[in-house]
Amino acid sequence: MTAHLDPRGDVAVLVPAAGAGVRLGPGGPKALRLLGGEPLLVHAVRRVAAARGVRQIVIAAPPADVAFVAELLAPIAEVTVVPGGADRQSSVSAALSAVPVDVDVVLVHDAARALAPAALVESVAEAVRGGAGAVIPVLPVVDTIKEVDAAETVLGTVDRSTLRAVQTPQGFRRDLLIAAHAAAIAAHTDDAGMVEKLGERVICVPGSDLAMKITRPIDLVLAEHLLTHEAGSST
Ligand SMILES: Nc1ccn([C@@H]2O[C@H](COP(=O)(O)OP(=O)(O)OP(=O)(O)O)[C@@H](O)[C@H]2O)c(=O)n1
Ligand SMILES: C[C@](O)(CO)[C@H](O)COP(=O)(O)O
Repeated sequence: MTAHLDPRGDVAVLVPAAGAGVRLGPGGPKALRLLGGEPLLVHAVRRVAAARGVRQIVIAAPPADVAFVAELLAPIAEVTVVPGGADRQSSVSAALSAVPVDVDVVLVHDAARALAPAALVESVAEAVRGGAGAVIPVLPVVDTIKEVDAAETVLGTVDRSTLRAVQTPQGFRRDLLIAAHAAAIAAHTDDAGMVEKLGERVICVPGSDLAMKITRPIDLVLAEHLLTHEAGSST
């Protein structure tokens, strides 16, 4: 059944989904690879659409698959589909252009984090509404982290107590995200990184194990397992 978005909601969610999935291996664009019989993108959009306050969802799709993605998602939720770019940053920029001026809160959420729960979307949006200009969900780093040189010789051990692993959805005041993308010169691996360059504050909220990024083949195996047990988990 098609989910109805909230016409009075204040949130637009941009879903960059145009990546090739090189690290996952052959099999087509990653967002269209199957998890539990459905494309990753379908899982991601279904969860985003279930979150309170979401008025608009914009997908940055592989350019050759724009019509296919629109058809694929029509039964899931009302979405806008735009062609993505050569890297994540340009895909997010393309999706951002489709957001109307009266939307206050913009979230950016990887299709590759297909199982991120609606509750996480809501908590990030709520933190932006609460006055934070930029909000990222994070988890503690659980491995010991070493710095190495070009020859893979260890230079030292990093203090992990001040490190966080960063997830999506990342949330922003719309004007701040537009300014950050307009000012970005270098390539950034996430949107908060561009906001940091502006000297603006970025705050952290608790992330979710379910928001893991499906990057390598093992992640798909783990995600299949999480999907099976999802009903019993809310983290
Ligand atoms: N040109 C690109 C590259 C990435 N993405 C999206 O950004 C998210 C995070 O990127 P990542 O997990 O690195 O996906 P890929 O780029 O597909 O992976 P890889 O680097 O292994 O090719 C994904 O949802 C991906 O579809 C995008 O919209 N446009
Ligand atoms: C945005 C992101 O998911 C936050 O962890 C991550 O930076 C994307 O990185 P990738 O190298 O494009 O997978």
